[in-house]
Amino acid sequence: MKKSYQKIQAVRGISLQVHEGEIFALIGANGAGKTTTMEMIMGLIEPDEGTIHVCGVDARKQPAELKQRIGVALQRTSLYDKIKVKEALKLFASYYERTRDVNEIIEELGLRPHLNQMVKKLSGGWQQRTSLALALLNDPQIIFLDEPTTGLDPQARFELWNIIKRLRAEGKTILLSTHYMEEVQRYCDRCAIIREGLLVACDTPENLIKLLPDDNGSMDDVYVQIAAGRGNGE
Ligand SMILES: Nc1ncnc2c1ncn2[C@@H]1O[C@H](COP(=O)(O)OP(=O)(O)OP(=O)(O)O)[C@@H](O)[C@H]1O
Repeated sequence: MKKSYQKIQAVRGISLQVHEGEIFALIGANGAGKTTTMEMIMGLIEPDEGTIHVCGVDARKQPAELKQRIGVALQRTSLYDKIKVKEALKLFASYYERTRDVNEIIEELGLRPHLNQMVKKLSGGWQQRTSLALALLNDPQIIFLDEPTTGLDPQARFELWNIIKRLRAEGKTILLSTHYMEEVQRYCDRCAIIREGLLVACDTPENLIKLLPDDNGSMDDVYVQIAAGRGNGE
């Protein structure tokens, strides 16, 4: 797929396949094209070229059908600034034809003690859990998370990853973007490295690390060598 904004070629050519039931990460520098790629897959923006199929649905031709099947937790926004957790759940549930039992989601994410709190006043970790709860309302097959752990403390990150792993164990597919390479290495099944709008590598963290000349490499080294384009005299 391809997408340009006026003169900026945000996505110059990315072709990828995400498997059912995996945690798949999009990584790359700021401005590499991760969000644009996710937004095209989610049917939020129209690609200039290319075809996108999500869970058997053509994202370009059936955006309404797609919306019913995917869950989206975007970066913390001011969208629900003046709303309580329980109100946000009710509002978002009204967007869907069919929803899961909301109480079940509340229990799963431990949100019960926070239902009467304003979303804005919650800590970052609880705001992210609220976003995730909203993303789960329509019982989606695939869940999109844009930098889910950015700005969270280590405990909140750990807990959020436990929830994400649990979703995978339930058979959900997770597509996320992140700048935290240790999280990719520890938790993600595969990742796509995007550089300047192009897909430069796509594999398991383990296989990407094996490409490094150094035996004790990590995903941080992969990032520096491949995503940031350093280490090759560039
Ligand atoms: N709505 C828009 N209008 C104009 N240019 C845009 C728009 N959205 C993104 N861009 C540009 O497209 C390029 C890719 O942006 P994108 O947000 O997809 O990158 P990213 O990899 O998600 O970055 P980050 O890690 O900072 O979130 C950037 O040069 C950005 O400035």
